Amino acid sequence: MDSLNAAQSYLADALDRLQPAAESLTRTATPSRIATAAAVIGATWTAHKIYKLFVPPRHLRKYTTPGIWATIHSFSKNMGYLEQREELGEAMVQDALKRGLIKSRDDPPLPAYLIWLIGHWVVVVQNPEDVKNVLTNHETFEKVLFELGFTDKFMGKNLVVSKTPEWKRQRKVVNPAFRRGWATSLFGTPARNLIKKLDEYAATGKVLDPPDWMHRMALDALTLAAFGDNIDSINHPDSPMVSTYNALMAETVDVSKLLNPFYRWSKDGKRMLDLIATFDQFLFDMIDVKTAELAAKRAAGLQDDDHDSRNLLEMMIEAAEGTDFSREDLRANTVIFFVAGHDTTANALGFAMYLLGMHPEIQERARQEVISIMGDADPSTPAEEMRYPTTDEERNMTYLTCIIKEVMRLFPSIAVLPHRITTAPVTLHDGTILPKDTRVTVDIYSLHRNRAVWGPDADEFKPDRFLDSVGPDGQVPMHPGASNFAWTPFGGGQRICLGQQFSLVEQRVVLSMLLLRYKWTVVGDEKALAGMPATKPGTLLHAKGIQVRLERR
Ligand code: HEM
Repeated sequence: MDSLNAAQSYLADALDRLQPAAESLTRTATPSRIATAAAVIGATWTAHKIYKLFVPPRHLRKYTTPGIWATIHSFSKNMGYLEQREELGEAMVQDALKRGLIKSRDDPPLPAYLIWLIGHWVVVVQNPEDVKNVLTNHETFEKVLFELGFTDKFMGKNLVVSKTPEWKRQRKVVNPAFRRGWATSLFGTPARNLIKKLDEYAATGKVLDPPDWMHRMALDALTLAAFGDNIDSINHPDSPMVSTYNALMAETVDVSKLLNPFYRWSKDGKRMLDLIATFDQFLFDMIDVKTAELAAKRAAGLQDDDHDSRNLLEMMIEAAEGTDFSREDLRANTVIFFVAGHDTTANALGFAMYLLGMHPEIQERARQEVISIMGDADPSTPAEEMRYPTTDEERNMTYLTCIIKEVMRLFPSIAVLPHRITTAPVTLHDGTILPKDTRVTVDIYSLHRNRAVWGPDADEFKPDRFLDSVGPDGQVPMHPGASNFAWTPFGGGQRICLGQQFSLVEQRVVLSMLLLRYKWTVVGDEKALAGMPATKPGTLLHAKGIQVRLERR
């Protein structure tokens, strides 16, 4: 903060001194004076730009911030996500203490903070009132895309990043594909493949890293639901499509590389372009095959009677017919199914296994609920014949749903939402007026652990905290309004996650099958045993290094 203040007053001084000189030079113009005036004006303009780049606007200086250098430092190290948050969080506590914004580190969290991201100052809100405001006024808090590296080329103009008019156009086509139930077979089949692999761990006592296996399983479930084809990454983790996708994602989240201003022309940039081209080829091939299949089915008069089993891509192609939705629009939204549709759920499932492994009593209570609904599993059943729950059964797993809700409270897969920009002045809960064109985002992770909202046990895993809200039909309310926007892992308002139901069914199916088959405990590593697992870099919360030991029941 000291260096920030020094830079700020130095630049303000420079500007004050350059301004009169520029004015006097332009009054008595000769060619050489004009050149000098141009140079002075150029220098003033550059200084002003640098000033705006590095110094927060006056009206935002009341907020605590980790500062530019701490932020750049943490990004350049490509740290794990939670580790980075810890470092920046500590810098903010120090700043807030020094500036008297808080009296002690035990004070309730401030309503918002300020972060510098690649040349932009972003207000990050972390209290339910402002979160509700941001999420429910999506046209005032318009989406804005960070164009880093080739992320825009990889993602394209998809539903998640589009601004309102484009979003409305896209949502019309994508919506019908999601307005449906989800057959539990879409998740039960990949879960059986997963269990077949996990049986080997249980038989040998070898430790398991849950998130990695959950990623494979969720990718298979996603491809089955989205394209009607199980990519089988459980058995073929190195297939060309899976490795291309994984390499693309690793490159997309490596901010330390993306900070390089010459990235687009670097070897890494060229590699990224090659990966995008290869992946696009897979997607375009799939889109063309599905389009042809749909036409053939229609020609043969064949109708899919099981609506809940139809694949997303086919339904999207159908809804796009007769509209201006292009092949590229289909590609961009297929990419988002991949990114939004499997990493998120996989991370949630990875953390669920972790937290249940750390809390055997809660694990057992969940198991008893599953047994009471599905009946117990015969231990001699081969994995490929294991029964998965029916839709009615998974819907009635109330306690398991409370567990899922609590896991996503403590470890929301998307910890900080994609950024917004204000399209008109807005007033925050603390009375601060944000002018038009202010960047804003929501820190879901901090919101979910806010002690002022959740109480002193905010950091503890207590699924029972949601039991009071269960309806007479046994359903656990999962919309943000049920908690006054204190629980929003799926976002909220009109741009709420389209795949929420998909993900919840998947989580209940997979967890119930695991509970019937195994008991498990966390045996490492140290960070995980201490309650805060290490994480991978990137904005999605992906735990790493957790060691779980499974035992067949
Ligand atoms: C645990 C699982 C998931 C979590 C935590 C999650 C989280 C989110 C969040 C927070 C948003 C809102 C982003 C914003 O407001 O800027 C969102 C949007 C979206 N999600 Fe999910 N998601 C999950 C699973 C899925 C799945 C399985 C799919 C698809 C198969 C999906 C597809 C989408 C789409 C298409 C949007 C954009 C909605 C729009 O802007 O109209 N998500 N998700």
